[in-house]
Amino acid sequence: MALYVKAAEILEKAERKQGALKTLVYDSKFGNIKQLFALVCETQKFSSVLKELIESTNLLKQTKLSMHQAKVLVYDLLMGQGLKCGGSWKVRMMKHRSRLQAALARMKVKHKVSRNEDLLPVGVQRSAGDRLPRYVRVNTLQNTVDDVVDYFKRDGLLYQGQASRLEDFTLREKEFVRDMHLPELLIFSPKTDFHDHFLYKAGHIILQDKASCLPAFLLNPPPGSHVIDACAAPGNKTSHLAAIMKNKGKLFAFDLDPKRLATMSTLLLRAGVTCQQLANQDFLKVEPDNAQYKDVEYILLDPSCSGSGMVCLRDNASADQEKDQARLASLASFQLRCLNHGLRFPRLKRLVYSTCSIHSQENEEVITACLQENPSFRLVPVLAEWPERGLDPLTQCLRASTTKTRTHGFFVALLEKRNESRNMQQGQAVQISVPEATAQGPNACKEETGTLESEEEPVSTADQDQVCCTHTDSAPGKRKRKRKKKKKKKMMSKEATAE
Ligand SMILES: C[S@@+](CC[C@H](N)C(=O)[O-])C[C@H]1O[C@@H](n2cnc3c(N)ncnc32)[C@H](O)[C@@H]1O
Repeated sequence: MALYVKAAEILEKAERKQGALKTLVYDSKFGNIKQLFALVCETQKFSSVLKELIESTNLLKQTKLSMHQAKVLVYDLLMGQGLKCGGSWKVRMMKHRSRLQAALARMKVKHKVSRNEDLLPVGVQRSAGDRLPRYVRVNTLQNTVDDVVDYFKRDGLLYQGQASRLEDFTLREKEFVRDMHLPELLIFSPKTDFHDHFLYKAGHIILQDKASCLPAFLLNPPPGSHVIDACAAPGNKTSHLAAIMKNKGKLFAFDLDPKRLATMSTLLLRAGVTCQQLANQDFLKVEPDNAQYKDVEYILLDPSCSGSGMVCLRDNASADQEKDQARLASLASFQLRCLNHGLRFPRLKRLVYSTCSIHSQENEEVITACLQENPSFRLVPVLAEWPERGLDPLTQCLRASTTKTRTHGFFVALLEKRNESRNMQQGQAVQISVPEATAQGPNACKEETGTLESEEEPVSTADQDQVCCTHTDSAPGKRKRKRKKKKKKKMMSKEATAE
């Protein structure tokens, strides 16, 4: 029964967006993590089908179970390997087994399908998550990539060299490759599971989706620097930052949730991280002017989000669209507050922002609003060869997805403080172009500023966008436009004379 109690608890927490399924499972400290994870993921995947079955048989009223408890039990009873519990729950469920089986059969007839899988909403069928490669980040604080590759080879796995294109990620069982973007990342076939592997238990490898490795990789703080990980638990990105910093410097990591922070502390210990300073603290209340943070130049901000990019959670969209929109708006407002707060640290050079959400409200819209409020920061164009970009015009940002990058859905933006000389040049150029651009939309703005700026240094589209919205009526801009008009008039009259 413990398995079902835990699974139901986790599904409820995931629905309340208290964490990603995987994290919640690992935080649960349940004895058989693998069994729990499989049950939770499959139940989640069939969530809408199970709900329909439970409602059509009036199961909750008759068994006094909660919806989540009923879902995990019905899943195992009808679609899994049979109930793995005894006691009162088994008795209650067995009483309703034939009615549930009949309801499932009726459902299949109605949809004209024969397999359970075919009842799933389009897009969830044979979950994309099941087909995603397994990513393994080598923890360079404990080992080298070459030694880990050798270890796996001795274990009987087949090394195929470095991948050069996405198709190389299609691997047969036992095959593995090295990633073409992230040098410490190894890629295995979807069925591989290293949770019980010695290298994982010893902290030499971290099981981390490729997209989730991007933020620390792009922030790239040098050894010796002072860095903040603002919303850090359970700490995968923190340990990645520490590895990049070679454990040299200071890594301040904050999280609001004491339980997640405790798990993080254990994981960091296992990963050999020593440069961290953990605090169970609201990042929004961390004082940027505090002397402790006077040398902070890098911030990684990976705040709570809807988790809509996590393949496991995809079929979790509620029927109440209004409620979903309100939740997204509230998350976006929190994310923007965190971003604005991060940019207040006096010596900040770079901040990387990421979410595992596919919603533009939590991604491009948050970044756009932030740049409007913080004109001294700009977006840095990153990884030119990355196949999926932020939505137009924020193409400097990266997106990730099951189809284009073979990862969970993800978003990353890198912000950088403009330096004073750049500021001047960009400020001048930008002001000329703004009014026309505002009238014609962001693309017009892009073209106009692009021409002007190309003489100096390429300007990011976000810079242009931000300027469109913030400096529409600047006086110098008006003066320059007048001068331009005058010049044009003069030229026209010259041409007229020549004719
Ligand atoms: C997406 S998770 C972070 C995952 C983490 N960066 C990693 O890679 O392992 C978001 C985290 O933000 C924490 N959080 C939410 N609000 C916060 C706040 N105001 N200050 C600090 N942490 C917060 C949550 O407890 C949660 O652990």
